[in-house]
Amino acid sequence: MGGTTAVVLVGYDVIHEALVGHADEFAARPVVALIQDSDVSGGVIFNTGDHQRILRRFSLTTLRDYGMGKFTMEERISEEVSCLIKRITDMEGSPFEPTFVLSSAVSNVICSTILGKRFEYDDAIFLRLLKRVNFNLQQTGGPTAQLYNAFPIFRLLRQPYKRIDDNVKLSRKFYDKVIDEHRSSLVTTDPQDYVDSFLIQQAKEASNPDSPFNDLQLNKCISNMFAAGSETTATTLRWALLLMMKFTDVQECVQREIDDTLGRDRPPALSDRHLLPYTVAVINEVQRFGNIIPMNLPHATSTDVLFHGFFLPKGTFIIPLLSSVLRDKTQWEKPYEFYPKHFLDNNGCLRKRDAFLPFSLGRRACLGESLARSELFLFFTSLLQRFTFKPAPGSPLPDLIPCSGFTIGPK
Ligand code: HEM
Repeated sequence: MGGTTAVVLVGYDVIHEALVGHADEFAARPVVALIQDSDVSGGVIFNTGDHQRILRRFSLTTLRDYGMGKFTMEERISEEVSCLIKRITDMEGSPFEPTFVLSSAVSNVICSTILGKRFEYDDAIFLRLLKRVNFNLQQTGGPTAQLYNAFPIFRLLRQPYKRIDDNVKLSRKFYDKVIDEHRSSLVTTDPQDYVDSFLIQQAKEASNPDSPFNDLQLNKCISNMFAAGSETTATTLRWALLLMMKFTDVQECVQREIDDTLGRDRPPALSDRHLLPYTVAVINEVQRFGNIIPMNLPHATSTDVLFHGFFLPKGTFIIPLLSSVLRDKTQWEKPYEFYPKHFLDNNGCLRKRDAFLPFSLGRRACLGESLARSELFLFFTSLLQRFTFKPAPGSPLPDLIPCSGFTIGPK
């Protein structure tokens, strides 16, 4: 990696101090940086400096304009929850593989905000997009990609990586078509979604050669939001269903709490969160235990830094291991077990835990945290209000060993 040093940050205290900018003392271990050599840089996620700041601010403000953190987003999620419930009801209790049903439902929430439309769950184009994201997230974090990143000589064996690149290109083509369609139907006084708002900003900055508001960045922003906004939340929901099948007593307690407070017919609302402390504790514990982004996203020092007595030159890769925080022995009573009581006090009230950082923290923390938390609550609670999840008859209970990948989900 061209002389670049990478530092792995481990443990709640160290990562907290590094990401919020306070240094004290820490243990760092130099490693080889594992960086995917793919055409994804740019947008909000794989970007740095002024352009990143501008695009992040724009994306956050625009998502809020279209309802993130507001009632309109809640309505949007609830509509999608109804579609998902109908879909599962129609299966009449027969076994099904939940990966792409859940991805489609979750993804529709971000698609309606970004692209102004939702897709049917069996729409072939939509499913192909989701499958590409899913494949790439698994492969880029898998053992072969890590070997490739650590030893770039393996670049000569193109085959395993070709499909990743092809997927990126095919998705990019689709987003280009979406951008063209938006451009031709745009009414500048009445933007309908994120893409419209981006195009309006692009027109305003047309005379600025340094503006990040161009078609390429828009394409990458759409791709970032689509991937970050679909796979993460859907994978967490898959963990939730698997854990409910495994820990039937927990599933029963959640259902009892919902029955006692909302009953079977009233759809859950975000304002019900305080009425359902056990259910919220279970969702938090699913996120902690599921640990879906164990290596976070790579960061880098933007200047020379003296951190806990270690000199980290500008440009040093920093890999803050969220895994080490979510399973820190000094922070959690049972770090390796699924134990919803981590989030409850002795009176059964919800307990805030500082080391609960599935969305990371600091200036580059997850941009969609409030959306993701709303989705997790509304999807999970609504599903358990209506259904009980069990292994398919005659099948062994799936185990809890995760598959490898950039985001890790149940096998
Ligand atoms: C359970 C669901 C989710 C989890 C666990 C999650 C977690 C994360 C994590 C760990 C990061 C990296 C933070 C860092 O670099 O320190 C991140 C970044 C990001 N997330 Fe999420 N995320 C979730 C859902 C979403 C959703 C629904 C969106 C939709 C808008 C989203 C958009 C983003 C974006 C755009 C970034 C990059 C932010 C930046 O680099 O400035 N995420 N997320």
